[in-house]
Amino acid sequence: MITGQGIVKTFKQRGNILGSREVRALRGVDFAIPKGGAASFIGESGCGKTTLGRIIAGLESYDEGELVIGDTAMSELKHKQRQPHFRKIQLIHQDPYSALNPTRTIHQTLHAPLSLRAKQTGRSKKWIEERAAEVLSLVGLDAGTVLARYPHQLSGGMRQRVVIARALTVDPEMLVADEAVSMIDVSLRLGILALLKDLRERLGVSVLFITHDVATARYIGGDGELYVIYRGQVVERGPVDTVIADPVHPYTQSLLSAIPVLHGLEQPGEQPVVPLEPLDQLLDDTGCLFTGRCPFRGERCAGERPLLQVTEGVPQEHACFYPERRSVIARPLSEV
Ligand SMILES: Nc1ncnc2c1ncn2[C@@H]1O[C@H](COP(=O)(O)OP(=O)(O)OP(=O)(O)O)[C@@H](O)[C@H]1O
Repeated sequence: MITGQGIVKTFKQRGNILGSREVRALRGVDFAIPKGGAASFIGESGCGKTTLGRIIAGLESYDEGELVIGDTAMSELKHKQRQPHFRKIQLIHQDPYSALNPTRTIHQTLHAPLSLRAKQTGRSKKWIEERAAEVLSLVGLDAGTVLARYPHQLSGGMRQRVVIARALTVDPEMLVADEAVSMIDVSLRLGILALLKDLRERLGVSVLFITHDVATARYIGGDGELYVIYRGQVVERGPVDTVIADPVHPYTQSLLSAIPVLHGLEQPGEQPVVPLEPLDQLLDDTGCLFTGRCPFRGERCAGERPLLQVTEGVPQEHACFYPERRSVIARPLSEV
């Protein structure tokens, strides 16, 4: 089990002559990903989901809160002591080409982590070769065909499979897939998603799926939880199908109905459809973070920040003073 409690992260961005500015990437995020389970973080670009994934994988620090891996709170450990814990969590990011060293063959790419592991566990050279073939077979690649090749000699889909195979060399407990198919040819995407699903089932590895596409989140982690993130805050959280079938937060409804407009929602009165403008983290920080874009805002929204909570009659957690089920008509992919 990996849990986060109240994770806060602020970046200082170099600004203009007026000085630097602070970007609140995460504003106190809680999450729990069970062993062998799945969770998906969704939200539009800039909402903080990649930052959260990098924190979970140990690649980014956080300012406040606690990250607990298994039974161990990371704040109690020194930097070096955290490494074995973070090794259990492997990040698969969107660009497999930049993740692989172009001057190394696939054999060399897999050999490096495997020989380290062999050294630590007193295993033989033969084991390294066998294990390399084994991890490649787990991701659907034939060792005889790919080991001698360089990354540029493989398709995008094959490269992403090699990245996943390399992650498997350390026997991870969790894979963090950050938009893992977005840079891969459309025809090869389903194969990678099916592979991640298969690894969950065969190896019991848990998968954290970071995406802006709810359909892929549902495909891999349909039995897990969906976290909808808006400007660094989780605004809705619950079982994937519950949130998709009956979203109660207007932001989730807009995400599901089709980015970038609230499409398919019945608008009250003459209120115009609200386009989702690019996120600006410097927008007014008082009250509900979605107020400025919300067609359903009420009296309390501008002055008070709703926290994630459960209210009567709503099965999922939400951060809205006026949660209401609204039927969302998702646009077919062909129209997006
Ligand atoms: N290293 C950094 N330095 C400064 N600001 C950063 C850094 N990393 C992220 N940010 C800012 O933090 C906010 C959250 O970014 P993050 O990449 O986590 O969002 P995201 O939802 O994953 O977006 P995307 O889907 O585009 O990757 C953004 O405003 C981003 O500009």
